[in-house]
Amino acid sequence: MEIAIIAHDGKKADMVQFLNKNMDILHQENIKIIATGTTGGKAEAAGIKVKKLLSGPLGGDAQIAARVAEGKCKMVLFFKDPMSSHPHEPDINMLIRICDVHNVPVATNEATAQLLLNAIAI
Ligand SMILES: O=C(CO)COP(=O)(O)O
Repeated sequence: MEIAIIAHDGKKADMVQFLNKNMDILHQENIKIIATGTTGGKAEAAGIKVKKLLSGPLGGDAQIAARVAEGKCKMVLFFKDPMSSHPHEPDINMLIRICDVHNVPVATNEATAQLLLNAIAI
C-alpha cells in the first residue's frame, strides 16, 4: 500500500515526531512511503525508506495527486499549516479534491493521520 506523507514547513517537526512514534506501522512490509521533496528528506533522516518526489512548491503535491488519480497512492497524510499561506495553494487544494474524487483517505492534521495509520496497523 502506497502512502504519501507531506508536511508544510511549520509542521515538519511534528511530522518527524509522528513518524518516529509510528515506526512499527510504517515499517510494515506492505507499506511504501512517498513524500514531497523536503518532507521526504526529513523522513529519510528519521530512518524511513521513502521515494522522494519534487518539493511541494515545485509540483510535489501535484505529483502525489497524479498518483492518487492513477490508483497508485492509497492514503495521504498531509500535515497542513493553517497559519501560513503557500504559493502553491492551488496544487494543495487540487490534491485534496483529487483524493475526494477518488475516495482516497486524506488526513490534513496529525490527529486524523494517527487514526488512519491505526486503521492499517497489523
Ligand atoms: O509544500 C508542501 C506541501 O504543500 C511540502 O513540500 P516539501 O515537503 O517539499 O516542503
